[in-house]
Amino acid sequence: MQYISTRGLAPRLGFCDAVLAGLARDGGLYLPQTWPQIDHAQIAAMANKPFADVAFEVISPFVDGEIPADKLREMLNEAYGTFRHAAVAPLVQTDEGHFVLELFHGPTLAFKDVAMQFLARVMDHILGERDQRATIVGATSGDTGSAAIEAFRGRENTDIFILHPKGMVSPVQQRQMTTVLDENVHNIALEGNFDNCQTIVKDMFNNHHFRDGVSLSGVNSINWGRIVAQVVYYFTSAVALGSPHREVSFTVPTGNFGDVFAGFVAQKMGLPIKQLVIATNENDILRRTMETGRYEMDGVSATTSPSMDIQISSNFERLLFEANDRDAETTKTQMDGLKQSGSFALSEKALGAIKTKFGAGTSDQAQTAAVQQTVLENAGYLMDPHTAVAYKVAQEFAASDVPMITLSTAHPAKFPAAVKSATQVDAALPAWLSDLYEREERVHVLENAQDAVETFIKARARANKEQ
Ligand SMILES: Cc1ncc(COP(=O)(O)O)c(C=O)c1O
Ligand SMILES: N[C@@H](CCOP(=O)(O)O)C(=O)O
Repeated sequence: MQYISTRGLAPRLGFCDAVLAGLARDGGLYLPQTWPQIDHAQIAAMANKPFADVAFEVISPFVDGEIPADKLREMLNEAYGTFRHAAVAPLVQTDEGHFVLELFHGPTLAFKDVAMQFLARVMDHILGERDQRATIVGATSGDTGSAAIEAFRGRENTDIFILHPKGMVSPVQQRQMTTVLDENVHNIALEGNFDNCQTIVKDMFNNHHFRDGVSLSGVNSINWGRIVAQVVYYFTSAVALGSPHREVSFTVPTGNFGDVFAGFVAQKMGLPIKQLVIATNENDILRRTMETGRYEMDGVSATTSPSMDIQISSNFERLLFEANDRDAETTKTQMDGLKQSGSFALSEKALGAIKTKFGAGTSDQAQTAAVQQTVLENAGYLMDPHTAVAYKVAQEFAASDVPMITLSTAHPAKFPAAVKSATQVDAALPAWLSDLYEREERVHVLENAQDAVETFIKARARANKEQ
């Protein structure tokens, strides 16, 4: 299996090299050259299998033998052994035809653990085999950072630098990152918003001198290894509701588009998905794009679902490439337009192709709080605000003959203030995090400037060849 860049100017790579690369050298994102297929008999046979076994079946064709099968199985068993629920990602019914897929039973209480616990083991394995070190960078609006730090802490082959927007993550998210004091973990609070963090991360990848000097690698969903691991729960949940014998729909709280893109991949692989619904908060660039055919940046506002306060939605580039019939030149021109002027237009054909598979809707903060309250009253179910954004939009797309699965991306205790204000309930942290507020913090505040971040990293990265 070869991986190609959405911008067409980077070398084709195998799975391990694509995972270590993170972002392609032409600034594009890697995608498999062809979509592996899983037929209906294989999907039916997934019923009642442990999550790690389904993960092995879904991920193996993408790895394509580059990691020995027994090693891959071992990594998956270990990764999902860190989850506190036997099913890893259980489904809960909240209404007739409406189900919530709980993705927050991992060590940091958000869906990012599903991919990050796998990716850290894969990277460690590849680097160990090659006797190499890497410098990992990541941008976070709160959850990617905590999951990545937890998964990579103490690993000998990697140093990890996570940029979060200063003061714009929840206190729980912040402390889950800044109280990890392992030597290979470096927290940067950037004087800017999440998009600024992400732009600096991408620009560091595009500075090839710096990139090669510190052996840069990334763990945001620009990394194909993240997406592939997120495909798995689309299969497990659909199968639990009768797939492949009946279709299901999914509604996904969306920011960087990695999670919902993983659903698109599952569909491409043969999972019968009726519709994928993109749910946004007030930062609704994706819904507007679906309505107008123009991707148009419009400033970020802070909401009660801060992990989705994003305008530059990285993985939309992967969908665009697909909708452009994999025309890399057109995709690159559109992405260059976004960088230069903050917008680009989709062709009518591309927009039409996207609309056949995706729906989109928005929930504002008042609607989100109201849905948290009514679902608690009617179903006795407490949701975090990101899940509630999606739940509200899912209700608009409900169809009587197709089950709707709303992805629950975070535990309510990660966002206690928003949960309390909507429902009057104090969402308590689980026992293993109950002393979070007593732990010592370590964080470095840096200005919103690429050279300041590069200087900081060069001084600390053990893979720095200039030292
Ligand atoms: C809790 C939560 N929900 C939803 C999202 C949005 O997911 P994605 O960026 O994959 O679209 C994020 C951030 O990524 C998140 O942390
Ligand atoms: N909401 C995310 C933003 C980064 O997303 P990623 O999926 O590209 O890593 C976060 O929690 O940090």
